Amino acid sequence: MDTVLELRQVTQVYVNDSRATLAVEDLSFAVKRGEFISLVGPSGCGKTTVLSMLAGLLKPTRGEVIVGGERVLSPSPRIGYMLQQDYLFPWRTILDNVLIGLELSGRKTEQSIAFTRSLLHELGLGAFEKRMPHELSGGMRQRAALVRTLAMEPDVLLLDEPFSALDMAIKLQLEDLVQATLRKRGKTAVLVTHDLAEAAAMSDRIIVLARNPGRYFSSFRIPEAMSSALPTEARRMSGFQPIFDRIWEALEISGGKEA
Ligand SMILES: Nc1ncnc2c1ncn2[C@@H]1O[C@H](COP(=O)(O)OP(=O)(O)OP(=O)(O)O)[C@@H](O)[C@H]1O
Repeated sequence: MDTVLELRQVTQVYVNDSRATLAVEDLSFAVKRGEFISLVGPSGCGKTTVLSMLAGLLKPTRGEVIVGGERVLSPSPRIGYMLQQDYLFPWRTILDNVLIGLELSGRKTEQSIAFTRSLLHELGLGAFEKRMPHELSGGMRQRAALVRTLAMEPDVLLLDEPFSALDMAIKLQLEDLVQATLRKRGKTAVLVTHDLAEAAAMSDRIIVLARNPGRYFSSFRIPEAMSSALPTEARRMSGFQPIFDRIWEALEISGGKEA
């Protein structure tokens, strides 16, 4: 597997009103094509900052962010971003919402519309394309947000707490659906989550960050039997709890039990 995404000695300093905050210091890691990684760590360790740099929304103060062999200097269609909130436009139908990225980037063609509609079907929203967002449940809206992201055919998906606003049952279903959809397409994914069990169930590898300033602390590879299973299946495996305990312990040492 080749490396598709890399942070090279990245430092991020925020400066507001002459006050500087060292958010991330000298952070390096690489992610291989098709790999699913999670970033976990105590609040304020820089997880969202790292995603913003990967998305090209924030330029590192020092160091480089590389995606697909190129330096990330601005947002790019090869990098998709899915957030806790779905940001669907209330005045647009679901189909018009999921086509918006293609529309804005001038890539809306018969072919891309057909592809997007096939994604809606695959994610169980085929019958809802003419509905308005308020007619859908929270889980369905998040599925629509995933379709909107995948419609752009990104190589890398950045997932910032995409399930945290959902009920437990919907969250578990969506974890399975998202992971299976990304795996099937060989997508590379970086998930930020406060839910350690979610990280352990969904990922191939987990990177633990420490805070003050945000920096690399440790990483864990999830055994293949677990990472290749659906997250709900992985959660039931006998090896799951020991892995969870090891990551939990790392978090305690890294500066806060709060993930
Ligand atoms: N725009 C900003 N201006 C100044 N400081 C910021 C800004 N955004 C984040 N920070 C600071 O940078 C550090 C990292 O923040 P960040 O939001 O990336 O952490 P996080 O791990 O995602 O936190 P959480 O888990 O609470 O969402 C924190 O100290 C935070 O206060």
